[in-house]
Amino acid sequence: MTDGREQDEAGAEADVEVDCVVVGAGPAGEVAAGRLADHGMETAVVEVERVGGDCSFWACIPSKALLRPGHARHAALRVPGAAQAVTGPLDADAVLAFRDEAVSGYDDSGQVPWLDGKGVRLVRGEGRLVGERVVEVRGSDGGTTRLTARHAVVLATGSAAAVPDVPGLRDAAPWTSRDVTSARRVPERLVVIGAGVVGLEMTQAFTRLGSSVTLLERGDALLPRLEPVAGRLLTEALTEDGVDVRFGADVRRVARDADGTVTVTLADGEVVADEVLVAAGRRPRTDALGLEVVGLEPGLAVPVDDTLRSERAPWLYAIGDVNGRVLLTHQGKYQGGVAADAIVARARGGEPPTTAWADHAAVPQVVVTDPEVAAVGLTAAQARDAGHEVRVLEHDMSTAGSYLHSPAGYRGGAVLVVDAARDVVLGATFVGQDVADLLHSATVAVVGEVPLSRLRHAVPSFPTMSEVWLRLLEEAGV
Ligand SMILES: Cc1cc2nc3c(=O)[nH]c(=O)nc-3n(C[C@H](O)[C@H](O)[C@H](O)COP(=O)(O)OP(=O)(O)OC[C@H]3O[C@@H](n4cnc5c(N)ncnc54)[C@H](O)[C@@H]3O)c2cc1C
Ligand SMILES: NC(=O)c1ccc[n+]([C@@H]2O[C@H](COP(=O)([O-])OP(=O)(O)OC[C@H]3O[C@@H](n4cnc5c(N)ncnc54)[C@H](O)[C@@H]3O)[C@@H](O)[C@H]2O)c1
Repeated sequence: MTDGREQDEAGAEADVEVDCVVVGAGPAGEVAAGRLADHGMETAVVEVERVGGDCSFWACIPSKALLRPGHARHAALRVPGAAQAVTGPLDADAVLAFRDEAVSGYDDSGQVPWLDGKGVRLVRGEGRLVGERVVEVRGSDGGTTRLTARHAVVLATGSAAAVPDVPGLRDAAPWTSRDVTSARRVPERLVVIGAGVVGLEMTQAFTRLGSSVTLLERGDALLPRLEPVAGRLLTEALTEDGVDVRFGADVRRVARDADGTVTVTLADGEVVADEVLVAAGRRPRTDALGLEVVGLEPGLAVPVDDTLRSERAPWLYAIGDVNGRVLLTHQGKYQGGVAADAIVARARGGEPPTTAWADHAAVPQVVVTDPEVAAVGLTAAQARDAGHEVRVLEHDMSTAGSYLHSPAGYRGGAVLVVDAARDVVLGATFVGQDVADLLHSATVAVVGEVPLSRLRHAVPSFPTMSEVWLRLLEEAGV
C-alpha cells in the first residue's frame, strides 16, 4: 500500500481515483485517514516529509524529551534522600541522545505500518489542489501524480513558525521551533523572542541543559489567556531557574556578527547571545497548497465550520493547525475523527453524526514546564465575559498528596470555575509538579456537565494529587 505512485509502462504518471484524499500525515491527517479507511473509504494520504508530522519529529515529542530530564532532576532534588543522590548537572549529550531516540533518529519507517494496517495508501510528495476534488502530488524526483477524490479532500498540512518582521531577524539565521527541538548542541547564551508555550518550554529545557537564557515577551505577563496564577507561578519558577524574564520587550533589530554572536537590540538596551530562538507564533502551511482553486488566499488558514468543512466547497475539509481553530495535537486528532465521520455520513446521503464542539467548550492544554500548567475550559474572566454567573474555587496545593511529591515546598495552585446557576464546572486550572494527569478528570467534569453535588461522590484516592478535588469541593461547601 505504501508509495502509491502509479506509472504506465512508459513511466508517465497515471491518475489515481480514490474515495478520499488527505493532504498531510501529521497527527490530524493520520487520524482522519485511518478513520475514513475504518469506515470502508478508499483513502490516500499525501506526505511531503515524514509520516507523523511536525508533532512527532520537530514539535511535541522532541520538546518533551528535552524537558523530561531536567524535570526529573528537579523532582529528585525536592525529595530528601533522592536529593543527596543528585550529584551533578544534566548530561547534555545524553539528553540530546534521548531526544534523538524519541524521534526515532528522524526516521518515519516505524509510523508507516500503522497506515498500511489500516489499508491507507501513502503517496510521498507535495500535494496541491489543482481542481475540484483533485490533488496533484509532486514527488522528490519531480514526477507528479494526480489524485482524484470521489468524495472529499482533507487538508491537514499543519503550521510553521512565524518570523516577525523585525529588521535583521531573518538574516541572523534564527532558530525556529524546528531548530531548537533538533539542536545538536547547547548554546552558552540563548535569547528567546516570545513567551508563548514554545518559548516557555524551550526556555526551561535549555536553561536546565546549561544555557544562560534571556526570555523576551512583548506582553506584560506569561500565559495571559490562562488564570493569572499560572503566569505568576511560572514566572517565579523560571526566575528561580536563572532565566532573565523580560516583559514589555520591544525588539527593534537583530544582527549576527561574523564571529556568530547575535545581538538583539531592544527599545531599552541590547542582549548578546550565541543563538536566537523565534517563538512568536505560527502560520498555517498553505502557501503552495493551491487554495486559489476554491477562492481562498494562499498563506492564510482555511476557515471551516464545526464539521471541519470549508464553506468554499462542499468536498473540502481542513483539520489540525491548518484551520487555525486550536493549535494542539489532541484537538487536531479529535477534528480528524469528526471530519471523517461527517464525510462518511454525507457520502451515504446522511447528516454528520456530531460536530467538533469541544473546540469551543473544553480544550485541554498542558504546558510541560516545571511547574506544569494544565487547563481546560473557561477561565473565570472568560466565563464572566460569556455571561455566566461565576463562582471561583481556589486551593494553593501546598498540602494534600503534593507533600509527598515535593516536601521541600510545593509550588502550585488550583482554580475551579463554576457556573453558579447550574452548579457545574466550566473550567479548571492546575499548576504544579505532576498535575498534568489531573487534567482529564476536569475535562470529563466540564464535558459531562457534572454537578458539584454529584462530584463529591467521586472520591479521590488517598494520598494522591487528585485530593485537590476534595479541597476544592470543601471550599465549595458541598
Ligand atoms: C515546539 C512545539 C511543541 C509542541 N508541543 C505540543 C504538545 O506537547 N502537545 C500538543 O498538543 N501540541 C504541541 N504542539 C503543537 C502541535 O505540534 C501541533 O498542534 C500539531 O503538530 C498539529 O498537527 P497537524 O497534523 O495539524 O500538523 P503537523 O504535525 O504539522 O503535520 C502536518 C503534516 O503535513 C505535511 N505537509 C505540509 N504541507 C504538505 C503538502 N503540501 N503536501 C503533503 N504534505 C504536506 C507536513 O510535512 C507534516 O508532516 C507543539 C508545537 C511546537 C512547535
Ligand atoms: N505543550 C503544548 O501543548 C504546546 C507546546 C508548544 C506549542 N504548543 C502550541 O503551539 C502554538 C504556538 O506556540 P507559540 O509559542 O509559537 O506561539 P504563541 O502564539 O502561543 O505565543 C507567541 C508569544 O510570542 C509573543 N510575541 C510575538 N511577537 C513578539 C515579538 N516581536 N517580541 C516579543 N514577543 C513576541 C506573543 O506575545 C506571545 O506571547 C500554541 O498555540 C500552542 O497551542 C503547544
